[in-house]
Amino acid sequence: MKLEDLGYNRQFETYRLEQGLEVFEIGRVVAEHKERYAVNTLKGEFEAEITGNMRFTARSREDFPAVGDWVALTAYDPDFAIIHQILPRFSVLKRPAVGHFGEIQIIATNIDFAFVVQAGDRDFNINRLERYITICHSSNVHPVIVIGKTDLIDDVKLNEILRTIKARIPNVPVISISNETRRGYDEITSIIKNGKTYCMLGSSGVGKSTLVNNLSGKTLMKTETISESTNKGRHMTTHRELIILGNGGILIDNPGMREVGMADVETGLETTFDTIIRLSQNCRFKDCTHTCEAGCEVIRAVENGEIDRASYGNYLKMQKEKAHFESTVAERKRKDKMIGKWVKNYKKNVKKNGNGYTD
Ligand SMILES: Nc1nc2c(ncn2[C@@H]2O[C@H](COP(=O)(O)OP(=O)(O)OP(=O)(O)O)[C@@H](O)[C@H]2O)c(=O)[nH]1
Ligand SMILES: [Zn+2]
Repeated sequence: MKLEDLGYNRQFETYRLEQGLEVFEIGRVVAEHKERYAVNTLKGEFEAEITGNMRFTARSREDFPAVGDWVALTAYDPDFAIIHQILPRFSVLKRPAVGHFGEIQIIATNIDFAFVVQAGDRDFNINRLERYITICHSSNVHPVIVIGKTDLIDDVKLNEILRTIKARIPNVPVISISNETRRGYDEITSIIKNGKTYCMLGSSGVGKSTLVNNLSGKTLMKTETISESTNKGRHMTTHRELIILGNGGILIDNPGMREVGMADVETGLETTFDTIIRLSQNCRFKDCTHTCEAGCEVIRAVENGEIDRASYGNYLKMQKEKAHFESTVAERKRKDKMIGKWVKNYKKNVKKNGNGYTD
């Protein structure tokens, strides 16, 4: 294996030489879990932490490594290393951190292309598509639109979709595919190149996993657990989030990816549905959901045709998505906290009784 197979390129190498980083190992972060990183290097995979100095001087989340990063590190044990520096990223996929106002969460870095997948059936939504494309452009990731499940629609419907896209998003390549008939697979594979990094964006159920599995042609690393090292009390169990596709492309797939679409739901909704937002300020109730309330200005506007009924429906749907997303995040946080408590109790009991049980 060469570092280039993991996505290393001339820019990174130039930087490494300019900065005199020759004494370090170079590797790519393939997974992250609570400030522990799995890093792939020419010498194999290391579990790594950042230097105290890096942590001390970090001003924001962006100063910590993320999946996709190239880092300079020093190996200590056969499987443990310290990260000294993050090489400059050429692209960063991020979203506002939920519950931490003004903070951002990095989902992945150094991605060349994003396949933005929408199914041609019910899922197709030009506003949402536009939102994903905007995210790609602002992250410096090249988008490729993929219209999936074309086996479920006829050519008339497909052509209508393609026309809609051409009118609204004219400069992004579009590929129509089906995971059933494998239509469009040639086109997809011709875009995937050795040493380039890809990700899949799109709603749940549009066929992203099926596509990735078919492209890789084998069981993916995603489902594999990174070996746990328990020496010196270190312990890391996580899933690799960076996988090598059948034809040498690199795919980053992590839970954060699934949340990218929700990234700027608030601002997205505000720009797309500014009329609704503006009118809603005059609703009788402050917490009006604009679905059934008396004195709702939005419902009034839908009824008198001031607001398009379909766009109103889309607005409600996205609000629901957003509420669902927020409740999932809250639930996850609650669970993390609970597990944290258990671990703490367990440790306390170990100290007291020599075992983890409460007496
Ligand atoms: N008819 C048809 N069904 C498909 C196609 N691709 C995927 N499916 C089905 O759609 C469902 C969802 O597919 P997934 O690949 O799991 O979708 P996903 O986008 O990865 O969904 P998440 O994992 O939730 O993000 C599965 O039941 C697939 O069998 C397709 O091209 N045509
Ligand atoms: Zn209202």
